[in-house]
Amino acid sequence: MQLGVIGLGRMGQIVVDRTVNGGHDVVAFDLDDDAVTTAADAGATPADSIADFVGQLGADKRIWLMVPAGKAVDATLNDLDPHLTEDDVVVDGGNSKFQRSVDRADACSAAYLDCGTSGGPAGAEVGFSLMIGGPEWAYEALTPVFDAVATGPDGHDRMGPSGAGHYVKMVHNGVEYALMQAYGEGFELLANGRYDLDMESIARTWNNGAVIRSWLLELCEEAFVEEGSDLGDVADHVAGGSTGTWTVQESLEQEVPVPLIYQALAERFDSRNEGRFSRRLANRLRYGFGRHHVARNE
Ligand SMILES: NC(=O)C1=CN([C@@H]2O[C@H](COP(=O)(O)OP(=O)(O)OC[C@H]3O[C@@H](n4cnc5c(N)ncnc54)[C@H](O)[C@@H]3O)[C@@H](O)[C@H]2O)C=CC1
Ligand SMILES: O=C(CO)[C@H](O)[C@H](O)COP(=O)(O)O
Repeated sequence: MQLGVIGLGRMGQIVVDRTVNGGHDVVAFDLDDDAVTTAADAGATPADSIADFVGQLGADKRIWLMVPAGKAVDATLNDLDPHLTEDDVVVDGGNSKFQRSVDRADACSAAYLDCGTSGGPAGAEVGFSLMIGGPEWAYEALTPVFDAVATGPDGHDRMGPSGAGHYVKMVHNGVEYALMQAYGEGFELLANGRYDLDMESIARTWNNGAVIRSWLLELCEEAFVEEGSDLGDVADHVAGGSTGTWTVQESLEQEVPVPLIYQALAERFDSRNEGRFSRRLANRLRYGFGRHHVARNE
């Protein structure tokens, strides 16, 4: 079948590669000409504008968006919409907020699939895990492409109606934050505890048969191999956070406690703060009630 892909960055190029390798025809567009050239080198037909892109797609257009979540999705849909009919299908494979996907599905002239994509650029060779929401017929129409982009037929499924795909991916990311935090805390205690331990050796040993083995733990091992057991000059600063924030917001709305995910998110925010006001105030308050020594900045 034929697929149009818009957004040819870290993830979009993998969608292109795997779809081409699956024996399908791909038309590729990105605002960045170099990204289009890379896709063309991988076997896609390049497009130099949205008009050129839609012109190269046949009837019953199948389009995969892999642009950054937010404004880029709306801008692309705005440009595409005049060219779309109800027989066409648009997939948003990015990390869009699920409520926005429901709104976009309502507004879009084509059938709209919200597709949570997991696996990241490092998972390109095995394929992604795809969590899809939207009309059943559209999911079935795209199944040959999902088979190619995912690890295979078991690597994708329709989660439910519009929004359900990005909802499941949002929660997936919350779990990702908590798992990262759990590994981080365990290694921190091991690194600063009572024995002189080798983090790389522990990660390798755990990855071979331990209950807590996982891909994230393999990535811990890789990090210790590449950075050293003390993580060298890797900074104490964690970026990102939007999908984890949405997960916590949703848990509050649904009154479902997610303390581990919340704590992981809070630690991430904390990593961006130097000299936390709350800690400075606690330091000063101990003087207030107990005349304890106030530690002061040099
Ligand atoms: N990198 C990752 O590990 C994962 C990323 N995602 C999601 O996938 C989406 C894409 O992520 P990446 O590939 O990492 O981003 P990226 O920044 O590597 O690539 C984005 C591409 O979109 C292009 N672009 C931006 N606006 C455009 C527009 N209006 N029209 C056409 N092209 C446009 C950019 O030129 C760039 O080539 C995001 O929503 C991200 O959250 C999902 C799972 C994993
Ligand atoms: O979806 C992903 C992995 O599953 C992306 O890598 C995402 O960017 C991770 O979230 P954050 O940037 O908040 O760490």
